[in-house]
Formats: sequence, structure tokens, C-alpha cells
Amino acid sequence: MRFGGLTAVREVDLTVRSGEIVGLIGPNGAGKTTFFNCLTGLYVPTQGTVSYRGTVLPPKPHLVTKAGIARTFQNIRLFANMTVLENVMVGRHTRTKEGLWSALLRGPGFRKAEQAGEERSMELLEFVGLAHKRDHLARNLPYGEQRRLEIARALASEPGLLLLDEPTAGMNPQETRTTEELVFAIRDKGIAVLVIEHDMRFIFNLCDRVAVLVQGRKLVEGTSDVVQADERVVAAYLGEPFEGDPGEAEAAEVEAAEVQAAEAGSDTETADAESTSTTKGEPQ
Ligand SMILES: Nc1ncnc2c1ncn2[C@@H]1O[C@H](COP(=O)(O)OP(=O)(O)OP(=O)(O)O)[C@@H](O)[C@H]1O
Repeated sequence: MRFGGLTAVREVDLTVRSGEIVGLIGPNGAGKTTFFNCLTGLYVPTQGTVSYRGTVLPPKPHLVTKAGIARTFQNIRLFANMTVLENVMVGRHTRTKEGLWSALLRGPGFRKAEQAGEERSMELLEFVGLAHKRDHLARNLPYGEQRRLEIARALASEPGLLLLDEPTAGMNPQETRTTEELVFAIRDKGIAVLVIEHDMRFIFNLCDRVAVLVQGRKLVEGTSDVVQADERVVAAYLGEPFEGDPGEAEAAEVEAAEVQAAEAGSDTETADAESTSTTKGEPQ
């Protein structure tokens, strides 16, 4: 994904299995949100395609949701003047015959679908701990609850893969703990979870694996221990220049190859120069 001369995301390929939580971290501007935007059809990659479960996704958000990927955003995007329950029910529009407009305009078709969807929506509100607030307007919920409502709305599309963009941003420690428990519970339902977060304690507690994005490329992927011990990750966070080749927890091999390449006077970047920015998630 290029913006003018800047390549914001290049060749990022991730596997998130069902029932697994994978973290996506990286310094500011590393390309994390752009990666989510490419996956969910908000951005059309300038080169390459986005595949999910082996199928190329059309870059249209509603078709991506239909294909089984749901997301939340860095900044809360609820329907502020709708009730808590209505917000979740709108999230079900890709799973009902009624379209989004019918849901928003509350036509007769929507009322039928409403009955059918209400039970499931209430289950989801129960799941995120907001059933008792079903008739409150979304805008009147405290911040932490608004974020939980967003997650319930994303779950309403019955995703196989859930993308969470900074779910604990702005939360107090208690709200962060509640969110952590909620993400574990989502994982336990067999949903694949990919989460962007700057709170490292949250990430390393939560995730089965962590991928580090630096300057749009995957630098390292591995368990929390592997990632925390990787000197290149520390260097990237300290703002030191990134010159390595992205690898998947094979730091030693990559480093050896870089040394060899440097000795041979070759440029390690050229190997990737003609690659496309293909991204792929495959929950299984
Ligand atoms: N629509 C856009 N137009 C131009 N440049 C963009 C656009 N969106 C993102 N960028 C640039 O792409 C790069 C990656 O940005 P992105 O927001 O994806 O990073 P990030 O890792 O999510 O950062 P943060 O952690 O600060 O949210 C940045 O240099 C950013 O300025």
C-alpha cells in the first residue's frame, strides 16, 4: 500500500488460527492501521491482493464482513443516537437478508429481522456484560462500555477473524483488565483474534504470538519471549534505522544472511523490490 512515495505496508502475511490471539505491534506510523484498512477494504492496495482463507477478498468493507472478518476502530465509531441493542442489531446486517439501509430506516422488513436478530444480539450483550444497558443510548455509556459495545457489534456479524485496533486506548487499568478477559473469552469461542495495541503489558499477557511491523514490513513474528528478546525490536522502538530483512522469529538466520550479504556488497532490500504487497490471514 503506497501513499505517494511512501510504502506504508509491504508483503505482510499473517496466519491467525481459530482460537488464537495474535498481536500486531510496531512504532507509530509502522503501518498497523493501514494493514487493517487494506484487510477490511477501506483501502485498495496499490499493488497485490488481500486473501483470506485462500480467497482473494474484494476491497469492499461489507463484502469483507460477509466473508468473515470484523473489526473495531482506533476511534469509537458507534451510532451514538441509537440504543445499545440497536447498535448490535445493525452489526448483524451482513447476516440477515435485510440490508443496512433497511436496518437504519427501520422499514417493515427490518422489524421482522429485528425479532429474529434480537435474541442473538441480547446474547452478545450478555457476553460483553451490557445486557442491562440494552435501552440506553450508545452516547450515554461510559467510555469503556462504548468500546465493549463496539466489540459486541463486530461479533454480531459472526466473524471467523476479529481485528481489534487499539482496544484499550484511553482505558484505565480496570477497564483494560476487563477488556483482556473479554478478548480471552472471544478466543475461547474459537474466533481468531488479531489485535493492534501500544500497551505492551496487555499484548504480552494476551497473545499467543506477536508480529512486529516496522516501516510497513513484518520484522519479527514469534511468542512474546522471542519478540521481547529480539534486539531489532528494541532498536525499532528506540527509533534506530531498520535495515534488516523481515523474518518470522528466525532472527539468527536473518542476521547471518545480512552479514553475508553485506560482506558480498549486495543490498538485502533488492530481494523484495519486485514483490507485491500481498496480505493474507487464514484462521483455521
Ligand atoms: N490515507 C493516508 N494518506 C497518506 N498517508 C497515510 C495515510 N494513511 C496512513 N498514511 C501513512 O502511512 C504510514 C503508516 O500509518 P499507519 O496509521 O498505518 O501507522 P500505525 O502503525 O497504525 O501508527 P499508529 O500506531 O500511530 O496508529 C504513516 O507514515 C502514515 O502517515
